[in-house]
Amino acid sequence: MKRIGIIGVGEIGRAMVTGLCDGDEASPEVFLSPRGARTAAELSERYESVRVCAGNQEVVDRSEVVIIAVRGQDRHEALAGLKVDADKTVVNVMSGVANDDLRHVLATDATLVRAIPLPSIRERRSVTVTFPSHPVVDALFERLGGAQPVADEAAFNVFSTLTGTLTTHYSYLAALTSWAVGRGIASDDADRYVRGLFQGVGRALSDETRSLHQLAADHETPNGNNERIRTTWFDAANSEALGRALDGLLTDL
Ligand SMILES: NC(=O)C1=CN([C@@H]2O[C@H](COP(=O)(O)OP(=O)(O)OC[C@H]3O[C@@H](n4cnc5c(N)ncnc54)[C@H](OP(=O)(O)O)[C@@H]3O)[C@@H](O)[C@H]2O)C=CC1
Repeated sequence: MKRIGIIGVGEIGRAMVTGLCDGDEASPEVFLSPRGARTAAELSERYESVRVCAGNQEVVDRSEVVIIAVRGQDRHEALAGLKVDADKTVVNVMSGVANDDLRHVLATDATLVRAIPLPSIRERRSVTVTFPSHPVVDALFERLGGAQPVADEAAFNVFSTLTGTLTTHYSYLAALTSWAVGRGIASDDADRYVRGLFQGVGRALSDETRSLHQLAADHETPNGNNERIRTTWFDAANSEALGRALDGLLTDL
């Protein structure tokens, strides 16, 4: 495992460090930027192989693979003026920031790889989309739950758009709970029941022998309650509205 640097130690930086360093296997050496000081200090106390650097240049200098995990709008302040030698590999996890843009900011010939890590990499449970495919970066994400390299940046943006649907899913579950509460059910009971229902869905999803359409069909009785809600609520108009929202996000990425 290479020496790994992380510039931007927030939510996703913390998830990466946890995923890399928790567990019994040997951890890589990890070098953190000083900003996000509390999180960086906490991680360096928890893991022997993690150190906080004096500045972002030191992170680059000590690492073979450098992960850029600041918010997109902070990239100029965090990165402009850094010297990144051509033999480094830079992993760009900033949503909506293309590799051409990052190359311009960093003014480097180093290899740049985009990636979409999700918070569940902390438990090594989510697949990370990467572009372009790179053996070292793909191996890094394999360790964190899996790597899914894609052929071009257009495909990368399609996957990036899909990740934008996560909080809608949680809000949908919250809306179901609120509906039940509005019909006189105690909030705790509604919450517990909805969570249980959809944890079952999560478990069913791990059965990859059945397509998503097949899973839907298998859970539906002809003319039954599920079919009724699917066809009266998730109708053609609703489905088209979802497609338009996804297209709109894809266009703006
Ligand atoms: N959260 C997610 O699920 C995902 C996030 N991403 C991408 O990852 C990136 C980070 O997201 P997230 O972790 O949620 O954001 P956070 O706001 O949690 O973390 C960003 C971190 O960057 C630090 N930072 C700001 N300026 C600098 C600087 N000049 N030098 C070094 N560090 C700096 C901040 O420090 P301070 O607290 O001191 O301001 C903060 O700790 C974003 O670009 C986002 O698009 C990608 C996939 C998923």
